[in-house]
Amino acid sequence: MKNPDRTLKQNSGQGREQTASVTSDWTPSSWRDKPVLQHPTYNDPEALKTAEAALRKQPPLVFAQEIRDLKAQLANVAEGRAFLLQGGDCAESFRDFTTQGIRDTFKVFLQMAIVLTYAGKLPVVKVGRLAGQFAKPRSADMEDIDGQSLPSYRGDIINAAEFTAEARIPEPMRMLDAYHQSTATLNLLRAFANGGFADLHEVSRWNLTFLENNPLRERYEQVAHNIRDALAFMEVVGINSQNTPSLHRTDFYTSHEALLLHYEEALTRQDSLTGRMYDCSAHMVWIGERTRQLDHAHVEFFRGIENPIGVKIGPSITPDELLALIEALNSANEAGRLTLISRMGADKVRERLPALVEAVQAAGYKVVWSCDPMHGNTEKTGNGFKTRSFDNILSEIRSFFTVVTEAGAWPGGIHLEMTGLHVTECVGGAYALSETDLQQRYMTQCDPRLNADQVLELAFCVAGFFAEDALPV
Ligand SMILES: O=C[C@H](O)[C@H](O)COP(=O)(O)O
Ligand SMILES: C=C(OP(=O)(O)O)C(=O)O
Repeated sequence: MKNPDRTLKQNSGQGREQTASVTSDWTPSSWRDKPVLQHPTYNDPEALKTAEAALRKQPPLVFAQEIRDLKAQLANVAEGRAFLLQGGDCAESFRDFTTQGIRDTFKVFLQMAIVLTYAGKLPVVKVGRLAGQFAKPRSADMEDIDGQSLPSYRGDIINAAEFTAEARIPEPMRMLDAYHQSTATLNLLRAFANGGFADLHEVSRWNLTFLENNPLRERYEQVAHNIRDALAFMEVVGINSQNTPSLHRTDFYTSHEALLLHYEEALTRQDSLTGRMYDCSAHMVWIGERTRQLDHAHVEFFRGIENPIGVKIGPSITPDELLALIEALNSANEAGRLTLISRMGADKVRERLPALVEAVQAAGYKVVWSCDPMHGNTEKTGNGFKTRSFDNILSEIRSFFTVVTEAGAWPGGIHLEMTGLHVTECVGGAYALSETDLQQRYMTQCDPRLNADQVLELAFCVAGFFAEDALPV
């Protein structure tokens, strides 16, 4: 694992050409002719058209060249030369939108990236589930509480979480609110990434105040100390933040599940430089486990955009289905275009994943393999909370590393629901958060997130997996 090139089996690409896919029969709205799942039914079609028209007039949130830059970085991940760290809120919220929330999640990202870069000796590509992560697929269309049945909450871009009939009505103008909140979030993220906050000399200041009692604080400080030492040496030989921009700033990209296709279509724009179509709602977008049917609307929309894209794959997918999906979404076999995000569950990953990785390797497809250890490990506690256990999360990542490596591929990333805020939503971790602790600060809009302590601990554990002998055989 220390030298990824050494562990990768030859994956020739079977002579496939590295050109962008040809999508002559595709338009940003061709998804409308296909069956669509997990979409709201809006009561007022005129209000929907008005909201879509207003959205089409808004400036793009991101630019095509930034999207191409991320794709190039993900190509490095696909080829085993970098690691993808993707994470953030389960669902962003209109109500809990704060500077502190964005800042602390950004800080914890920087901390994790430092720990992983230091251990893995390879660049970490940072992609937030932020500035657009507002739509949620749900297991059930209706939610029942105390004998009352109402439509499920589907994310703030669609309806509201309060359990009232009015709140649960899908409201198209929410797309504009989500857009504006995304612009404000992105503006702050860009300022943090470029304005000096992410300068490597600040490595100790990224610590969050409540981490002060964390036993991992000392380990983090040790890494920070070593980095400061290296920087001091570099300063002596003339390398500093003034003459080396990469010490002073960082690349930070955004992503979300592109579930609500009305929103995504309205923000899809033609790049004036290349003439190609980009979904400018985020740098990267992904298709969820529940909406990846080959002949359905989401696959149709995704096949025509040029962004790097992800697809969640759960335990039910077969190798043949996966290969067909890859062919539909990345027929040109462009490295960096497609990230397969495995979310099997800790108890299934060793059984289900090997055949999938082997099939992809045998076919010569260039993909990023990433692990979402959250969505296959959700459980309900006796006291009614949706939670995930730190042990199961870690166990799924460990098994993922083993399985992917054994198949001769690169376990290239992790995808987490996490926050820099001090929440109590997942059980376990160094503080052994228990089921009864969950009620203290259970704040998520939908699914349980790792808090900053748990995320930092996870980063140290994953860093341990980079050491070859830490991998179980
Ligand atoms: O975050 C993902 C899904 O939206 C979520 O896991 C679905 O949760 P549900 O099973 O409560 O609908
Ligand atoms: C819904 C999600 O995941 P999945 O599609 O894997 O269930 C998610 O990541 O928010």
